[in-house]
Amino acid sequence: MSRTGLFISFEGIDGAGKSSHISEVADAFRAQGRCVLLTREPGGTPLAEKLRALLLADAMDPLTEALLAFAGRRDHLVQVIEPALARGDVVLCDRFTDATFAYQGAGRGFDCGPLAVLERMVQTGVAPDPMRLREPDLTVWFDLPPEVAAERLSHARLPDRFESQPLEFFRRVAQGYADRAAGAPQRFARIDANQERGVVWQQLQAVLVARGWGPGAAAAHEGAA
Ligand SMILES: Nc1ncnc2c1ncn2[C@@H]1O[C@H](COP(=O)(O)OP(=O)(O)O)[C@@H](O)[C@H]1O
Ligand SMILES: Cc1cn([C@H]2C[C@H](O)[C@@H](COP(=O)(O)OP(=O)(O)O)O2)c(=O)[nH]c1=O
Repeated sequence: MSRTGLFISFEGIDGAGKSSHISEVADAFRAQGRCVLLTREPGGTPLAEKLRALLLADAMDPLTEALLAFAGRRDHLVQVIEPALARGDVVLCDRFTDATFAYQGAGRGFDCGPLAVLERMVQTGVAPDPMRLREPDLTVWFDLPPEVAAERLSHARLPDRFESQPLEFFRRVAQGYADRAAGAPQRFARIDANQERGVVWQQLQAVLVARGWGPGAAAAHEGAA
């Protein structure tokens, strides 16, 4: 019997704790017998990883940032995400299009109108129904005050081009995520990331259970792909 693929993205400002928790979500699905694809944006294919390296290191204007992000996303969707969903896999993606609206839109101040046009161009024509906008079934949003994220990152790693932005940039990015969440309340699940790891994980588990993807949900995944 075939299974329905699931597409879950993880979002939040840098340092919010996404990377620390994605592997736990992967383990939870594997424990249900699901095949899990862990991937990320920018990146996820050889071509998109090259674009990621440019995006994180080279100075460029906000439109160029957005075009590189969407170019990589198209390749990622066509080469990796759609084939995995067609197989019935669970795709766990560290960031997706909400990051472009939050970082290039709210953070850099680029107009959201053209971003919405690019979103539609890039994310249609890939799913079995060519008119369908391919977007995550669920977006887990790690909501953390920018001051707390900055404090966490100060102990964590060397900052890239985005992570070295001032606090005010991350305040705008956080507001961008809040606006995206308000615009798609059924797709978004907000996690209070300003909690210790165990509590963050409990919240994540509760989100999966609420969607019918908690422990013991394997049978519920059976269905048409
Ligand atoms: N709940 C938490 N409490 C305290 N520190 C955390 C928590 N979650 C993650 N961290 C730490 O914060 C830093 C950033 O976490 P990370 O998962 O890399 O964030 P992101 O992937 O969202 O940028 C890492 O050093 C990580 O160990
Ligand atoms: C997907 C995406 C990411 N970004 C930025 C956000 C992050 O600062 C950066 C890389 O994301 P991320 O993979 O979360 O970096 P790290 O593993 O170092 O935490 O790219 C954009 O500006 N636009 C986008 O469309």
